[in-house]
Amino acid sequence: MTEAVQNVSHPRIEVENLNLWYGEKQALKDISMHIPKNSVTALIGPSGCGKSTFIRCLNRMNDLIKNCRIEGKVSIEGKNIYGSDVDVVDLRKKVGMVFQKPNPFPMSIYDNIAYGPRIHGVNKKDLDGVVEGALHSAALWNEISDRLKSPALSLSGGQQQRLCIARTLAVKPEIILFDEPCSSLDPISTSKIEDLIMNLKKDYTIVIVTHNMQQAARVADYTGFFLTGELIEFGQTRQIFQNPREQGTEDYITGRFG
Ligand SMILES: Nc1ncnc2c1ncn2[C@@H]1O[C@H](COP(=O)(O)OP(=O)(O)OP(=O)(O)O)[C@@H](O)[C@H]1O
Repeated sequence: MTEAVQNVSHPRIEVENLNLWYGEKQALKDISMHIPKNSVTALIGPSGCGKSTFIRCLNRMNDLIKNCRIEGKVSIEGKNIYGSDVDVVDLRKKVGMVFQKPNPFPMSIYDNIAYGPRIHGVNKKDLDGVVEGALHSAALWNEISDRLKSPALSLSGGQQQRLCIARTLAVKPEIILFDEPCSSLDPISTSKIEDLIMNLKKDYTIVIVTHNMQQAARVADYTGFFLTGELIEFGQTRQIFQNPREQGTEDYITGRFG
């Protein structure tokens, strides 16, 4: 699997020979991938192939799982995030994550966004601007600017997911990981999130796990295809969908399995 490394000239994230075990079970097998900056990279593959496990390696979310063992290297801007001197709180500030189900905190819209910046010491007088900026970037400001003190849980599912994106943006990450961000949303909300993701890539490096191949084809510049813990193929999205090199990729994208 060398083309994942060769295809990318300005990687933001470099994954080298990554292996991961849950207890005795190996869930990721010798993955190497260079993820380019200011682009969207989609990870696709059948259920259980290791997409979520892989994306969680990029901000050390798997550290929280008992019996999980990782070997190999993940570097961001040349620094191994598994090094003993890495502050995981700083890492997760730099590498934000948006989950499958919108998970706003049970507090106001404003406080959801202000939560992270407050923890990271943003001045009270600057908070209004940070909250407004994040809501603009997440394409939510126009819909909710008149009810910032309302409970976040009163928003629709699609609005809640954009709120979670705004919450992630408010702490000024460099990389955003999306783990199936649209799987609980209707087509209109999905389309808004996809537009947003494509718009955000000018400022951020984005990695998205998706079950939806049309979504990968629509939003991603690069796509990686996983199967049973292996990265079978990685390349420009157009090449993966129109001219896959591996039979396994072709079988999957033409719906022969998965
Ligand atoms: N916390 C865990 N403990 C033990 N095994 C796990 C854990 N999380 C995932 N696995 C196993 O690791 C493998 C990869 O799972 P993972 O969730 O990464 O796949 P996925 O491709 O994201 O699947 P899906 O598309 O269904 O979400 C699966 O066999 C799964 O059962």
